[in-house]
Amino acid sequence: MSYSNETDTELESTDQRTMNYGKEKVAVYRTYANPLEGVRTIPESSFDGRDNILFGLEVRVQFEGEEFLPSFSEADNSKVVATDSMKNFVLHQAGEYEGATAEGFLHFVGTEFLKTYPHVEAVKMSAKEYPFDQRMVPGDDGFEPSDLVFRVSDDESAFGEVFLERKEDDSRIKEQTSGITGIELVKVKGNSFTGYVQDEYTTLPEREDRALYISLDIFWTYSDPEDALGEEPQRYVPAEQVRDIAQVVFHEVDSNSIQDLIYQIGLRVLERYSQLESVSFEANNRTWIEVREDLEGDAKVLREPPRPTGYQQFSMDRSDLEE
Ligand SMILES: O=c1[nH]c(=O)c2[nH]c(=O)[nH]c2[nH]1
Repeated sequence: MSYSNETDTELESTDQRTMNYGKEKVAVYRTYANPLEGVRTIPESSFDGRDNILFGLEVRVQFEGEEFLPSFSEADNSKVVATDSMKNFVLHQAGEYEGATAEGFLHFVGTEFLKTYPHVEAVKMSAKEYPFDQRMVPGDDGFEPSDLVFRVSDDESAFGEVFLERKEDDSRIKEQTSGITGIELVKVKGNSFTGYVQDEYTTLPEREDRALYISLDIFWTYSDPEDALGEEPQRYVPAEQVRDIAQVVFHEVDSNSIQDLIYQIGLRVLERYSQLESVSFEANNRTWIEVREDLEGDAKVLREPPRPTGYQQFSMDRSDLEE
């Protein structure tokens, strides 16, 4: 009996063990990928598709599988796919992918990994997009976006993650997340912060109006993760549209806090896309500090905020729409 107990304990601890490895920061660029066409448009955004003339991703690959245990515990590399080979695999597949989205590409490469290496039990693929802007050049009807020259931008970037696990002879999506990270927005007035706890630790003055500067990452999941791949463009949620919802809601809503603002953005995202299951936020407060309040009208002079910084994390699902 004691033997079987020991085995149980051992199994339990093995189940909970963290064991994975992979390659990250794999930069891959693809020109003239297939365009993303046929997405649904929404009132908050002019985005209706992407040419994909230039497509750049920083990819992360993570392999999981019990057969990797000897590589850690016995220095036995016989099952180890070198992470350098993973990088080469990702780069090669960028030429094979025929779809038009980052999530679709990650799913494609993950599926190919599982097909190629039968001892890999699960693969998690994630990526952040390198943003490029088409530059405006003079054309026949005034300025138009160049189809040749792009600005390497430090704008917000789309994010995708697809976690695939092997199921019999096939694979299935265990988890999927999409997102947009690095949104930075300033609204010069129409933001208050009042009504918070006042006690012996409170030094912050209540503000009926402040210039609010936020940085924001937004993530979403679909009820059916297959919708994230973009094969049915009508059901795909483009990161550009979610970014635009965030800025339009910021423009429209007089918020009393960042908490209030992100909730309003979340409601709008869930309203616009019935195919989404959840939306979540990571916000940071970068609000500038007023140094002069004696100027005429709404004018202010402001300076950078000192450290430390405040943050908010919040997730919502469709039940929030009912309230
Ligand atoms: O929008 C805000 N939420 C807070 O929780 C907070 N706390 C703080 O000092 N400033 C702000 N602003």
